[in-house]
Amino acid sequence: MAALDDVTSAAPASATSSPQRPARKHVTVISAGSILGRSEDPEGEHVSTAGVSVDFTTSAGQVDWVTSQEFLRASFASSVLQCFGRSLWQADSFKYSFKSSSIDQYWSHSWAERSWKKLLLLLWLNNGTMAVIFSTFTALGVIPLYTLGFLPSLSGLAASAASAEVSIWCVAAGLLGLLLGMLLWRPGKMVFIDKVCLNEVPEVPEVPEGDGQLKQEGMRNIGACLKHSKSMLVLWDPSHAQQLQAIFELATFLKCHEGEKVHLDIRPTMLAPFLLVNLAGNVFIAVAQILVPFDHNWSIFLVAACFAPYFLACGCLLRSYFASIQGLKDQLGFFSIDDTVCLQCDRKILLECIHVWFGSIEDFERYVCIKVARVFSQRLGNFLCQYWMVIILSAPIFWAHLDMIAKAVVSEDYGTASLLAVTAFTWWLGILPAAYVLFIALMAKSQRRQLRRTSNALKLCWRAVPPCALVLFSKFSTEVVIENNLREAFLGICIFAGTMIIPCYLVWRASTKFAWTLVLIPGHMGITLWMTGLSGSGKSTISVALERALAENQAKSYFVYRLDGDNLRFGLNRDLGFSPQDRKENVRRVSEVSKLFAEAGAIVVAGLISPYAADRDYAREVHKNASLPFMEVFVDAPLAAVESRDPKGLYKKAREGKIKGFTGIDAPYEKPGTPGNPVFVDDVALLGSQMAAVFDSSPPGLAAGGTHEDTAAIKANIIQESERVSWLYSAFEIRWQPAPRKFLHNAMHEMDQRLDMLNQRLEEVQMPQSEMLEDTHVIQSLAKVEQQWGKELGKLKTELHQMIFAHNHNADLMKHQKDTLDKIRHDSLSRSPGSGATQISNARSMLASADARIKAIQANFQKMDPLVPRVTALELRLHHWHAAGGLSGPPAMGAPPLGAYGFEPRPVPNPPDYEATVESPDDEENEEEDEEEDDNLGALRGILGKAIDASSAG
Ligand SMILES: Nc1ncnc2c1ncn2[C@@H]1O[C@H](COP(=O)(O)OS(=O)(=O)O)[C@@H](OP(=O)(O)O)[C@H]1O
Ligand SMILES: Nc1ncnc2c1ncn2[C@@H]1O[C@H](COP(=O)(O)OP(=O)(O)O)[C@@H](O)[C@H]1O
Repeated sequence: MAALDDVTSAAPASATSSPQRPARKHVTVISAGSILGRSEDPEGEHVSTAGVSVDFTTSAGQVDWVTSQEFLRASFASSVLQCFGRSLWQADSFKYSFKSSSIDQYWSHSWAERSWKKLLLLLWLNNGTMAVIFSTFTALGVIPLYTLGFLPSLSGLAASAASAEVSIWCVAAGLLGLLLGMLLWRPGKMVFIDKVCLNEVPEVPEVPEGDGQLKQEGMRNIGACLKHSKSMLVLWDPSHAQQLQAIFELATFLKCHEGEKVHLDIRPTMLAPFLLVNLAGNVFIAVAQILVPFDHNWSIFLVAACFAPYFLACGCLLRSYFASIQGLKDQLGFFSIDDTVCLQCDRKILLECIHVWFGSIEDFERYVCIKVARVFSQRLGNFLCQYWMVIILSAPIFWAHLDMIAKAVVSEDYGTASLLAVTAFTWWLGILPAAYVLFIALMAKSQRRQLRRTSNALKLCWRAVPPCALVLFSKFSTEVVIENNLREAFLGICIFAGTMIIPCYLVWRASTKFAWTLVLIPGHMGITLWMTGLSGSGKSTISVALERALAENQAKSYFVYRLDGDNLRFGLNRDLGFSPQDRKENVRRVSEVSKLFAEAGAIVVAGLISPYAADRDYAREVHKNASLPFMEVFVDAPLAAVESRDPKGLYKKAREGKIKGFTGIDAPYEKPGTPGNPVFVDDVALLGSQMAAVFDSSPPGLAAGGTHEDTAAIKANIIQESERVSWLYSAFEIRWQPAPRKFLHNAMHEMDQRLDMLNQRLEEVQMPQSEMLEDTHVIQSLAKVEQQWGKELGKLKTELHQMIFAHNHNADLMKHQKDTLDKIRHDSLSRSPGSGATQISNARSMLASADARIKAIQANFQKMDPLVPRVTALELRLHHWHAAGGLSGPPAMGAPPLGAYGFEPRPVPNPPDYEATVESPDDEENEEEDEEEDDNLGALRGILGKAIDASSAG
């Protein structure tokens, strides 16, 4: 329980937000057993207390943290929603739930939000589509009743006698149908909602009732219910991120379904009033459309006057919604559990659950900052732009058209009726959705510009102009076509509908895209970028450029802090010299300062010579212990280059012996070599690529300093390092180098073909041999072979040699990956089952798939093996011919003997640049080697010749 005490002391029960957040203790991962105050058996699967044994494993053998199956509960959505959602109001709503290990949807909500909003939204989301279909068919069904005279006509406000009789039966029937559909439709899915499934206590014999223990036990099992849920619906409101239970539910759902395809729906509760206002507004417009025909000069002003409050109401709702999304950015980007509140939930139990599912509070917070924030940004950015929702909203306009069609049919004006049918669909499916989405996008934009309150109303009206213009334009053009062409214009109206659909589609596309750009950007995590390199290598220059690029030229500006070793020696480290001990202390202090800044969320760019690998490892360790990412970037400028720059004249002085112990001259610099242990963090690769982009965009600092000869290397280093750092966290996704693999595959194929060709040609050459030709012919043939294919074979060997290099290098990479996998496997096995069963089981399945991939790639590599003996055989044959035929000169095979490259993976000192080798095999080098061999043989011949001469003379 000691670990638990740590938790509670780290996260006080009072949920007040503290301006100065106390430094947290590191809480070790605790097992579910210790959380529940129980003793675990050695297997870790059965937990017992007071003689109670509870099985934590499912039939599939997975641990799912359910203390009793009784706590896995669900209710039918219809039972929750029936009778105006009475289960949500009643005290004894628990009776509507039942034991179920399968939950279709988990309904998560915040207790701070008003119940009517949540209920209305639930009704809308679950019954809305069916209700609209039902109501539209009801409205359609009314047309024959009206046209056959079963329903009376009403008097319109029109002056002309022809249009005096009108019908609003379709609108009325549609409305009634909508209401009945919403209230009476019974969705059959099984859902979990805490009010019904959790707030009361089930009868579990193992757990004694009293002091709310059962209720607490139910809370403990929330995670299991989330794990057993196939999808989730979040009823979001601005207080959501501050509600510990709500944010825990969402984070846990994401966590325990990582890598699975599950459905997550996040809907703001503000949708409920928005839908009500829109529905009411559209019904009003529909009725106005029927009663006040558009042919009156004054009617347009009347309609506009009626529109205004409706627009204002919608605009205000939308703007407050978008403002709350902006708030979410701060809430989640810098999420802290201390800032959350617990309404109707037990904070202590939720903290226990967080430890079970996330390992520690810090891990949970990080998960919320990164993963949950991203999910919100994806889902909430364009929530209203869904087509089906707008279709439901604008259904009353369609019903109004049905009424007008009914009226036209009664007047036996079938031409107008058919024209109206076309326009009804054009309006319903094209124009109105486009106008809606345009309006929403404009409201989002107005929020981003943060209008001042005084000008709000005016600007809102101004923003309403484009969608209104779109609507009015289509209305006018419809009327013009109807008025002027009537029956003959059927084709015309079809063309009109078609031409309206295209701009509507374009407006829709543009607006939804526009709304998408509203996505919130979560605050970034801290990270330290440790620049190491000789004095004058460019650490400061690159750091300044990075700082500027990250802080100024990004869509979101990062919080960057630069620590320069040289400058720090004037203050923090002024008492230090350049002895190894002092340099160690220098690095230690700067590491600690970097860690503090990174903890506060900064991207720290520290530039220190830090010549000793052990000191840099220490800096890495400091960050690793604080779960902070650390990237070591080697600013790799050679000594000759920095000495020629010598901006401070220090190298000169050092050479003259005026400065002692100068790095690179008479003090060592240990180049960075093997990478350290990866740190779990997300988005570092992205940051790395952004930083690497700095080198492409010639930032001011670098441009002024000219082109750094090692810029490309530094850039590659940053990318490589960031990939390495982010490697583990990115769900164990293993990045294989694609280029060498592709190269190997293609090269093997090509070489296979060329070997076939060579063999074929050799067979041709052998033909005369078998016919026992004279020696001279054989010698001539062999000379031809030598001339034509010796070089070819040499080239082939060179390529195979390069392939073997690539193969060995890839094998090294694989070995590295495999070692890391083994380490992870070892770590995961050594962790207790309470430390996050899901992570471990996920990790294990990923390890298994990674193993399978390694094996597959190894098998692929093995295909290269037969090529080597074939080339060697050819080589031998040529060699024998040489020996037999006494050809002049050695065969032109530039590459070293193939036997030199074993097929066992082994370290290659300087792996070749694969891209370069594919594109341009190093012919020059081969030729040089050829020449060298020629020279050697020439010398040998010379010696032999002299020996023969001497012997003949003797
Ligand atoms: N003996 C000796 N060796 C190396 N460097 C020397 C020395 N004496 C002074 N300087 C200047 O000090 C700057 C290096 O400080 P650092 O804190 O980065 O060095 S270290 O990490 O402690 O090795 C370094 O600045 P930069 O050129 O910016 O790296 C030098 O200008
Ligand atoms: N990319 C570059 N190309 C050419 N010269 C550079 C580059 N980066 C730095 N320099 C030059 O090298 C010198 C030392 O750079 P500086 O950033 O002060 O190195 P350090 O901080 O490692 O001592 C400066 O004169 C600078 O103009």
